[in-house]
Amino acid sequence: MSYAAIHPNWEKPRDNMVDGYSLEMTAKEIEGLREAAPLIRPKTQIAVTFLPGEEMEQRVEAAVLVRELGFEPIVHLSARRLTSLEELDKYVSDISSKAGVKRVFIIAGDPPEPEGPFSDSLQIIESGVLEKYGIEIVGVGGHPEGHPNVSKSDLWVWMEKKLAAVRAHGMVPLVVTQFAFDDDAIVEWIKEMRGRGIDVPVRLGIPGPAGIKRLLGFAKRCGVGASASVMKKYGVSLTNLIGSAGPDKLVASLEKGLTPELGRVRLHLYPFGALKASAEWINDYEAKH
Ligand SMILES: NC(=O)C1=CN([C@@H]2O[C@H](COP(=O)(O)OP(=O)(O)OC[C@H]3O[C@@H](n4cnc5c(N)ncnc54)[C@H](O)[C@@H]3O)[C@@H](O)[C@H]2O)C=CC1
Ligand SMILES: Nc1nc(=O)c2c([nH]1)NC[C@@H]1CN(c3ccc(C(=O)N[C@@H](CCC(=O)O)C(=O)O)cc3)CN21
Repeated sequence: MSYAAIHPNWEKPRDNMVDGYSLEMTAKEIEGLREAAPLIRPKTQIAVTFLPGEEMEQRVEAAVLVRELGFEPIVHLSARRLTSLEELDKYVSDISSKAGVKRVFIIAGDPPEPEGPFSDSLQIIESGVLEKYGIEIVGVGGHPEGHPNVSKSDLWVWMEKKLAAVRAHGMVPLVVTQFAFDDDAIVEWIKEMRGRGIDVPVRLGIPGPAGIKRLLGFAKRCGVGASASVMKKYGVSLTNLIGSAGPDKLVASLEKGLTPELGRVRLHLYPFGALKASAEWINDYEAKH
């Protein structure tokens, strides 16, 4: 398989942990992206979320801006938040024609009851809409810490089904993981994935630098583990929530743990609304390595 289809840098082993990184923005972060853009490497892949409170037009505009600024859009599709097949079709048509989108990331989404006909990511892959508008690369979610509603063994079965469906529809799959603070959980999960013979490239989700209260708030909201012991490894003491924290220790540990036999693994930063801080963190890291 061609890694270059996923990212030009991915044909070769990574130079350092931020080689070929990706970022994400909410559909409302138009100004934030403009401000951060000079700090972001050209052609960087930037994901556009599919969150409640965003309008479809805003999401399309965000993807157009990503393209106009010289980056590569990855558009999120949240199965449970899509209200109809027509809405899916129009959205993929719009992002393809207006922003030249070739990459999407499919996620079920948090609503306990679907808002339309789709309750899981597989149904989006199998809808036929993605290839109809020329989508080439499809990311699916990975869960290094498991998922509150799905058993670990079922999650692997779902992953295999989604990757097979992406291929069956003529597109190239990769896995993008939920953010996590726990280096050991991440490395163990990649080992298990490779042990199961799943060799697709992985983008590991890690938090960008952010205020500690904000990080803990997102962890709670997204069901991500942030126990005192895990946060201590990350570099945060739960007895002092003032200030901010970056992923320095986590990334240093991952660099050691993610040995070449674990295959292609790169980072995806979740900036949690602070794109500029994430871009600066990347540039600092790069300067030091
Ligand atoms: N970047 C993001 O926004 C991320 C979000 N998540 C969350 O992970 C969850 C699973 O997503 P996928 O791996 O795409 O699942 P999936 O589409 O592969 O579905 C796997 C199974 O989980 C069930 N399921 C999925 N979401 C559910 C929910 N909210 N409540 C009850 N059952 C649910 C599905 O019905 C299916 O049986 C979603 O709730 C999603 O929002 C996870 C990672 C990153
Ligand atoms: N289970 C789960 N659900 C999610 O919604 C979710 C995850 N996991 N994993 C990480 C991503 C990242 N997510 C987010 C959500 C909101 C902002 C955010 O910046 N919100 C603004 C206001 C809203 C906006 O700009 O659209 C904020 O200031 O909080 C960023 C990332 C949601 N995500």
